[in-house]
Amino acid sequence: MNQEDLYWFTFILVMLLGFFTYKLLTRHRSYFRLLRVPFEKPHFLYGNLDDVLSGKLTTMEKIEQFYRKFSTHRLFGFFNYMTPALYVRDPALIRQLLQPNMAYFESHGYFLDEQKDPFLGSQLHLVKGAEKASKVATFVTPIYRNPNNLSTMDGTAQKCCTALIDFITSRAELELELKAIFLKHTLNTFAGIAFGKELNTFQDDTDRFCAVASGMAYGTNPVQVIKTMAFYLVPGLMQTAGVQFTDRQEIEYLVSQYHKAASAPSTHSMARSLSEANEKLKTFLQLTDEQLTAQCAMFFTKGFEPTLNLLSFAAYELAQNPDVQGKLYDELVHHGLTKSNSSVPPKYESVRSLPYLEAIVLETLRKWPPHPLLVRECTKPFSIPAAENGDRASIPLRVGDKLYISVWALHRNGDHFPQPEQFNPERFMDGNAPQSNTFIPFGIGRGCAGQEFVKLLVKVTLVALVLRFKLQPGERTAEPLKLIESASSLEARDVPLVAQPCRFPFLRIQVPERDGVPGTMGWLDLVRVAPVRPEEQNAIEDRLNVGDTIIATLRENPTTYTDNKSCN
Ligand code: HEM
Repeated sequence: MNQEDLYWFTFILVMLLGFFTYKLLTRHRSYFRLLRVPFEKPHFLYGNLDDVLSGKLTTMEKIEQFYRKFSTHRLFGFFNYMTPALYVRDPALIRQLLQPNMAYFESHGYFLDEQKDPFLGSQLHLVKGAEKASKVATFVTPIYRNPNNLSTMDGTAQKCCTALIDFITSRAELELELKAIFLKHTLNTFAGIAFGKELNTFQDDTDRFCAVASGMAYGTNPVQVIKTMAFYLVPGLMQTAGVQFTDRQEIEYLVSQYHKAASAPSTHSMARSLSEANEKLKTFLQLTDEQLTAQCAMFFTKGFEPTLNLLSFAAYELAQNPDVQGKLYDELVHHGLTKSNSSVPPKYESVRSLPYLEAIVLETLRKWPPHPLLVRECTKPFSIPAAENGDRASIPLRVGDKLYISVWALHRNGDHFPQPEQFNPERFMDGNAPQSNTFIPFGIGRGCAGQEFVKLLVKVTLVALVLRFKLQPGERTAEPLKLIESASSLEARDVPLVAQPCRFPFLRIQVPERDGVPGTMGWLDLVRVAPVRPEEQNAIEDRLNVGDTIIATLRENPTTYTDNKSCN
């Protein structure tokens, strides 16, 4: 071959390679056109992610923009690079697809399954096959949601809250990284609730359980990271070689923890409840000890991150909204929770039905849904009828096709939630309920198995905090909150806050009428006066005189204001 031939050969080879690469990249380009779903023409490299790659928007915000752009359609198409994603935007269609037709979409489309990991793969959210999934769900979900089981976990929640309060008290007045603190608190509580394990990671985090549980929650163990890559790249080879995702020794360790908890007569735990319920089943329906252990480990693999994030978001909003914090305190006063010894955190029973507290948790879940995206994989061929998809023709879905629902976009839609940026628990008060299927923080269909436990932990923790501290933004607190971008979870980058210790965190005060200026009601937090309307703050502070009466709603006896920076 002479030089000229070599030149042409190389030229043709490069052209062919370029052509086939282009064809490969754009092979899904007609996907939505063929389905007759509205979409925006994608760039052949980055699809519809232009604003995301240029840093203008996060992926969630970009999808939210598409939810608005296609506001007259029930579905739309989005190109994540060149991978097509079919988004369902109409709440009625979401319900239609995920409730009556759930059997066609029973997979959450997770990467892990029983073949890659028989241990984790037997967990409720990962188990494949409608029959198997329904068997596990029928067994596990009622146990997880049973109010009696929740009450028996009170002792654990109280102990863990005491450890949390003690830790914060020892560091009070400093700006604290609350997310990191909540991480330890969630680990302590879930270890106790799931495995009956008494941990206080504020004092000692060297217990083997901490490393195993954190590895499960975050998958950051380097061996797991390598295995994940290998499973993506060469799944067949990994299966032939019999490689499992979770380390065998870790499984055996967790099973031993399960046995301990299940046979401990005096400690209540999920392990014990599962074991007792399993013994009552007919033999052929019973789960193995390894499968039962996996259901307990679910607290870490499925529930840890969203719970930690929900706690962090709630604390952030309380700090940013002193009026909300004050109202919560008033509710605790009203229900007599401030009378008891505040060094003992409340029992779940006493806080579970407080309407304003419930509204705060729901509003946090609305504004910051820890699971911002629902994914459902089609497991049997299904056709979305024309009448339901609102377009001209039905949309045929094949096995493996995925449906996406942006919980974030639904919760931030001004038509469903006016002024969606505002943190306003009143949306959920006095019988105000969101339009159906527009508020889905725990999913739709079977929904989240752990939602009652999450509420237990979050409510008890928030009350324990507000009874002892005034949460305030610190110098490093970001406004607006900085988020970590991830497809599957919504996470604050950090949540630095000041937990101001206060014997009287919120005193309702009454400034008397003076010189023709009408009296005002407000809250005094010992550091500054936070009245009902922020613009009145200085006015009230200036007008407080020694001897003015503070109507201390948490104490029966009125307290006297002695100077303008402290009270007795
Ligand atoms: C704030 C905390 C939590 C949030 C926001 C949350 C949210 C969700 C959502 C949105 C789903 C549905 C996913 C889908 O349909 O694709 C789900 C499912 C599930 N969650 Fe949670 N979750 C939380 C905590 C927990 C905890 C603590 C557990 C502990 C066991 C848990 C266990 C599960 C399970 C097992 C499923 C699958 C249910 C099924 O397929 O039947 N979650 N969760």
